[in-house]
Amino acid sequence: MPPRSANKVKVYVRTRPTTSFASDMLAIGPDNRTVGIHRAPSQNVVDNKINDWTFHFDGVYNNVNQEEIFNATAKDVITRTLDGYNGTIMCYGQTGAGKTHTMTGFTESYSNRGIIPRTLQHLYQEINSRQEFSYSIRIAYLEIYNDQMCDLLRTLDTQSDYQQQQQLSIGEDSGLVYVKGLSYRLANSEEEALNLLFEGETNRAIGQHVLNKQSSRSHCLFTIVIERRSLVSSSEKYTMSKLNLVDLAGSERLAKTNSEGITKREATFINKSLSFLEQAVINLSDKKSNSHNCRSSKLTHALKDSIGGRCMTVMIANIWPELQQLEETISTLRFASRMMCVPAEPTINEVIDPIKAIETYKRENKLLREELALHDSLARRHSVPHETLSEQQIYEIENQCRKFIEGSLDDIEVKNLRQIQAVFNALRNICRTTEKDAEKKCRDRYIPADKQGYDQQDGHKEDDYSEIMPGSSRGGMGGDLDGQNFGTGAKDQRGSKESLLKMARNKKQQATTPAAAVTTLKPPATQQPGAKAKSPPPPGFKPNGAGPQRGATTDEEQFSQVKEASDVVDTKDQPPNTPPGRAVAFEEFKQGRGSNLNKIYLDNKEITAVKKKQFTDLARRINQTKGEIDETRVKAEQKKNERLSMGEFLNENGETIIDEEEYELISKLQDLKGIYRTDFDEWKSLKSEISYCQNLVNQCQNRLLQEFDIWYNDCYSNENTTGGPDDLTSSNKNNNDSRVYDDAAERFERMQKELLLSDLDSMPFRQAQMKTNRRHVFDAATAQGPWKQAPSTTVTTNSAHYLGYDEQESLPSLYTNGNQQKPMVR
Ligand SMILES: Nc1ncnc2c1ncn2[C@@H]1O[C@H](COP(=O)(O)OP(=O)(O)OP(=O)(O)O)[C@@H](O)[C@H]1O
Repeated sequence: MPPRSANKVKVYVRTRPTTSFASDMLAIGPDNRTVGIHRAPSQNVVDNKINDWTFHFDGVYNNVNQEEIFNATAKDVITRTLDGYNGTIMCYGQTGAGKTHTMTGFTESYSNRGIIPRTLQHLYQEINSRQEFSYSIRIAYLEIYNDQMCDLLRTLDTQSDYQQQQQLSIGEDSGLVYVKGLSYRLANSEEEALNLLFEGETNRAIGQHVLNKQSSRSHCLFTIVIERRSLVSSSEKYTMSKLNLVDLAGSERLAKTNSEGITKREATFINKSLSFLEQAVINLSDKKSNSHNCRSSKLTHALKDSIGGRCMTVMIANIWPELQQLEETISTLRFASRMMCVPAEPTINEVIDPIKAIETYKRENKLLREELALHDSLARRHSVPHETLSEQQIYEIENQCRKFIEGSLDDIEVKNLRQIQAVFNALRNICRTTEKDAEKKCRDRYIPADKQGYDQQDGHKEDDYSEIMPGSSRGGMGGDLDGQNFGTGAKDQRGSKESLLKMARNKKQQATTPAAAVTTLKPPATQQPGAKAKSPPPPGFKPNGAGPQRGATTDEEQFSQVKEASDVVDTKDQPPNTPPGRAVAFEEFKQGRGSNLNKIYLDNKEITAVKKKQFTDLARRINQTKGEIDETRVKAEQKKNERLSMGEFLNENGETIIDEEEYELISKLQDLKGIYRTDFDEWKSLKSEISYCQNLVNQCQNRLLQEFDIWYNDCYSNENTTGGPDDLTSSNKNNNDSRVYDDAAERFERMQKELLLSDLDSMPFRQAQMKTNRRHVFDAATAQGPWKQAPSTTVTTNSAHYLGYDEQESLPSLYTNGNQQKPMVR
């Protein structure tokens, strides 16, 4: 027999005692590990089938009693499950081969009891002998019939009870398989455990009766869950193992049994689940195979973690060694030898008890703190805090770092590791912000400006809003932010922004020597004729022939870049560092940083305009209706007077009789009044909507201007020496303003995080909430204006909050230009 690897599933064969042992066809080797089969070839036809087999197993047991088979196959597995290993013992074979006999035995006869009762006995005996551990045993008994699961430890009185059982489902948690809804009953003694076994057997019998099911038509899994905790160590670790004792349904062939109806259906399910099991076993034994899909049937899914792998697995192949059963025997032995190839490397299942773990960590933490305090006092460092830094402390550290960088502070005081970390974080943040700001300033400074912008700049160096918003003053309305009046060509300027930035950087570097500066601004001497036509130099461009030549290698592209850069800096002979005029800068702002705000502003403005148009049309219609009412009323009055002049006509009821024409006039008058009232109501609601919309437009406008101020001063605050628009003081103020905005947002995030850390359970919810909020805000700002719907909708309110608008503010009057038609109202 070939050497047998220890790390494989153990497979044993047990024969059912029989008086007609087919000894001429089936032979058991003298080592009790081999089964040889010889099948007589067919007499009448050419038979190419294999007729001789030799199967090797871990043991072959012929005519052995229950105790021997238990000791040989199961005892060791059971002992080891008490150490924390998972174990499975399963019986496989054709109907009548002795699976149930092996697994359960006779419940009436003690000496003929099977593996399960013996297991329970051995288990509790072992537990009683292990004084250093406490064990808790839970038992479940599951039956799988026609691929439906049934809990055999539930009280089953009726068929409907039985059918309700089918609600069980299989779940997996960290690779461990469990049956949801299955009852795992506590058993504190062998007796209690046996009671559960018998209860399950009884329920199985009832189930069979209720569904008219025959014995052996179902798979049964008797599961013992063992929890072991040490009584001598206070470790937070404990073991949790699972022992599965499986009695599989008979593996007979459909054709042979001539099954019909329910029996056929049962046999189909059995064969299906067993062939899935076989497939699973093949996959498990094939090292190259990655497909271990065990969900094809309830049986394979329930046994997913119980065959090989980390689980000690024993299979007992029950055979019926009679001539008539030869085919089934061959089939059983084939399956059994496949099972021999399934690798099994059992490992202990250790679990960490979270409550105990927390207690341990708390104790450890306390000890460490005490030790730290001792070190502090030895090093004469008293009252050193070791707690997490508060928001205020972090803020102060940031301030200190800023002052340190500016030079107004010589030392940053740090007492512990957390503070050192905070200092580094603060320095990193400052560094990043400064880098961003510098890059931005540089980029903005060298944006090419059109001539008009610079012309305007010459005359307007003050904080002049009429320059960027003609016809408008701060907080006023009617100005045009759409870029119609100035900033033409801003888009083109942005197109070449990157190359300009590069050029500007180069220029700044080269500007350290005057000659280098001149070289950069000079067009190439070998300029191609076509180049000029392609990119004509701007009106303000002045070639400087006095400087050194750039050389013949300068190509057309370089010239174009130099030209554009010179456009920026040389227009109107301004020095290179002159900031652009506010009008040009405002255009840039609207395209860049303020684009979202500008978009919202434009959207709101557009909606307001639409509503105003509706309002005007409605007012016109109302006035028309009013005119018609007056006209009809006059006619009706005339008619009435005519009628009265002829004397009153009354009917038998004393009612006045009027002619048809007068009647129509009165009806028309009533209709017109109805239309008038409806339109007037609509007009009133439209009026308040417009008022609300206009308020938002104004606020957007103000906000845009404010943001632009901050941005402009931020970018050009250091340019006061070269004619910057504002002095340093106001710039700093605005810088601080923007920092206040940033800090508020950061503070809010920090507060949220602190809140989350104080309640870990709520973390996913709150984080999702924050993310959702952020997404809404982002969507509102980028995808569309804040309220493209009616202002009374939720969207409006949220978006208004996002922009920081105060909805309680008094609304400005809509009719300032006098163009609105006011309806005549009586
Ligand atoms: N080793 C054995 N010693 C004595 N009797 C046995 C032995 N094996 C099987 N039998 C008897 O054979 C009969 C069939 O056995 P059992 O019911 O255990 O077969 P099974 O494989 O479980 O069949 P099924 O798949 O139908 O449940 C029973 O009466 C049982 O007592």
